[in-house]
Amino acid sequence: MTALLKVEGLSKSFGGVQVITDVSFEAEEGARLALIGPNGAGKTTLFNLLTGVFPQDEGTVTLAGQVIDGAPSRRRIGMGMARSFQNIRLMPHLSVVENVMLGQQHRRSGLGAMLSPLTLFGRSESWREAEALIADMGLEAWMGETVSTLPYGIRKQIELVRALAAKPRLLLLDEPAAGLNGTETAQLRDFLARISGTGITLLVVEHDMSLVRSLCDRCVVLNFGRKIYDGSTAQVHEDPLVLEAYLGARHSGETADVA
Ligand SMILES: Nc1ncnc2c1ncn2[C@@H]1O[C@H](COP(=O)(O)OP(=O)(O)OP(=O)(O)O)[C@@H](O)[C@H]1O
Repeated sequence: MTALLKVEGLSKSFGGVQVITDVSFEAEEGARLALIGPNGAGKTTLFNLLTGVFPQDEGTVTLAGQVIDGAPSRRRIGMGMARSFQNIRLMPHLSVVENVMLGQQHRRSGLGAMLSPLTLFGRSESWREAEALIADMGLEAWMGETVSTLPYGIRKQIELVRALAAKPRLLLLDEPAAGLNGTETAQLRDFLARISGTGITLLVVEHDMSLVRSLCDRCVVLNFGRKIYDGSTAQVHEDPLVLEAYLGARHSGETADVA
């Protein structure tokens, strides 16, 4: 197995405050890797560095053998990296198909023409491609609906389908279960497993440890911007440094519901 994502010695400070310090890890092609840690540990900042929202101070990120340092976010999407956000960022007044078509943006020119459902020769290629993807992911029942009318859990899945429309090799998920109830989280878990089954590598920031355990066999743990654990998700709750990070040094003999 080769590493699809290689993170080497990443560091970042904001106004003199060190937020990420010398973080390195790899994700193999097809992996389901979780990134966890207490509040403020630096998980979102690390995602922002990986996706080019802002530049790192030090270190290198390599995607599929290509160093992507300095590449703007939009170019990283073209290089195979897609991201979903904690808060749903769909266009509520557009249909499911139109939202998924927006995910093709970086591969197509002319947003207006792209969103037009018809050409002289029938349905546009963008439209047909979006419909096929929605059907492949088992969401055809919602195809023509306006996003604002859909249940929250379904909107979350549609957002992921929109990310898939970019044809990523690596999908970064920022707290995908946030705001979902137990049933919706179980459905999301199956949906993510389905995405993983297509060969896409998943990097997941998530506080819901039952979701992390059932989806990801490996996890990286951050605390105060440093990597303190990189290994089996099944054993993470036994690691003394992880226990200390979640419970404090005095309690490191106990077990914690990590994350
Ligand atoms: N743009 C910024 N400017 C200054 N400080 C920032 C900025 N972004 C993040 N930070 C700080 O970096 C630290 C890490 O924040 P970050 O949001 O990455 O943590 P997190 O692990 O994602 O937390 P949570 O689990 O609560 O979402 C925090 O102390 C935060 O205040």
